[in-house]
Amino acid sequence: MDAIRWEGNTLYLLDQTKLPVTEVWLPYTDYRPVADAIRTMVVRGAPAIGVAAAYAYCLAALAGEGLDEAKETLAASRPTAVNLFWALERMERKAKECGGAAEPLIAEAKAIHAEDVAMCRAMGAHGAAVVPEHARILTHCNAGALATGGYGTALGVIRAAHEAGKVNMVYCDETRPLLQGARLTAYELVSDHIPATLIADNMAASLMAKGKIDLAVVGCDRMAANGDFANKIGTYSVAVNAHYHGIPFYVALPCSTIDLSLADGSGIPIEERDRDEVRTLYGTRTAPESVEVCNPAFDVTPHSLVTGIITEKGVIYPPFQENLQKLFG
Ligand SMILES: CSC[C@@H](O)[C@@H](O)C(=O)COP(=O)(O)O
Repeated sequence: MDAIRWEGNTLYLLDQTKLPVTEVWLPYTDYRPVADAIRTMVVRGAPAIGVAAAYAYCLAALAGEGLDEAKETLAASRPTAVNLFWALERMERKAKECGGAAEPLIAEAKAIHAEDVAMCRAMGAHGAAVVPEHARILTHCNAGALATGGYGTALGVIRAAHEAGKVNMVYCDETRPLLQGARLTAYELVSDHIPATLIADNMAASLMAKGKIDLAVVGCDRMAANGDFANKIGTYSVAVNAHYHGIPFYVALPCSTIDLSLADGSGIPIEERDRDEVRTLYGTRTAPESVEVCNPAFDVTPHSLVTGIITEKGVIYPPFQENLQKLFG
């Protein structure tokens, strides 16, 4: 399964706002609508928006447009996932090296895309080793093939563990307000014939208390140098609940999601989204129009709640600050 394709100098994005009801691929030949697609979550998930932005940068080069302006427009689309900025900076370095020629830039974007899939596969192999036999695994949001170049981070670990015959059941939180768990994770799991049970977010603690969850694994949008990390709103609740019930809690991410410039999670910018995402469900109003709404798209989980960090280079255990530094040599 994939969500991003580059064919004949055109970027195609699988419209994730329409899944799982319809599979629509949208074509892009201009970088500006790609910035909108990232903002409106046609494409979403930290590594996937990095890959999409890299290809969008190529569209600007192909059209002979200003690359600085393209970078700025794309970077302003979403603030939390560091992969977006990481990918754009890598493209800018390449542009300086090749004088902004389109072909080497396209090759660079393709490399970012291919490396992301390879990193997910490596993460999957490392992560599967920490999954016990007959595991019942909880995940939150969508950190799957749709959220990456392909295969997935947290869902990559689950896929690899399933391939190793270790997965008894995957519980996926529906993930309000935009239901990435229900719409996307459940869709990926069902498509891959991985045993899946969808739950509303507020059911997770109760399942843990009943002894029905052996391990939780989630994705990440940005990790600070001490291991604190931002991920989809509700991740922090999963971590607190897992800690209370003595359940191992893992976060899976490529090194491109680690931001060593931030000492801890307090510096991670948290995106505040449209209030109607909470006041409505699929366009139907579910709350008074005038009610105040708080809609942060991400929360920060402190590293003290994390059992291990699964990366493409291996699984890291505490002390995270020290071991993350070692990862970067
Ligand atoms: C491999 S994706 C990791 C994260 O980006 C994912 O868990 C997440 O929080 C996605 O949020 P979204 O708002 O859907 O882009």
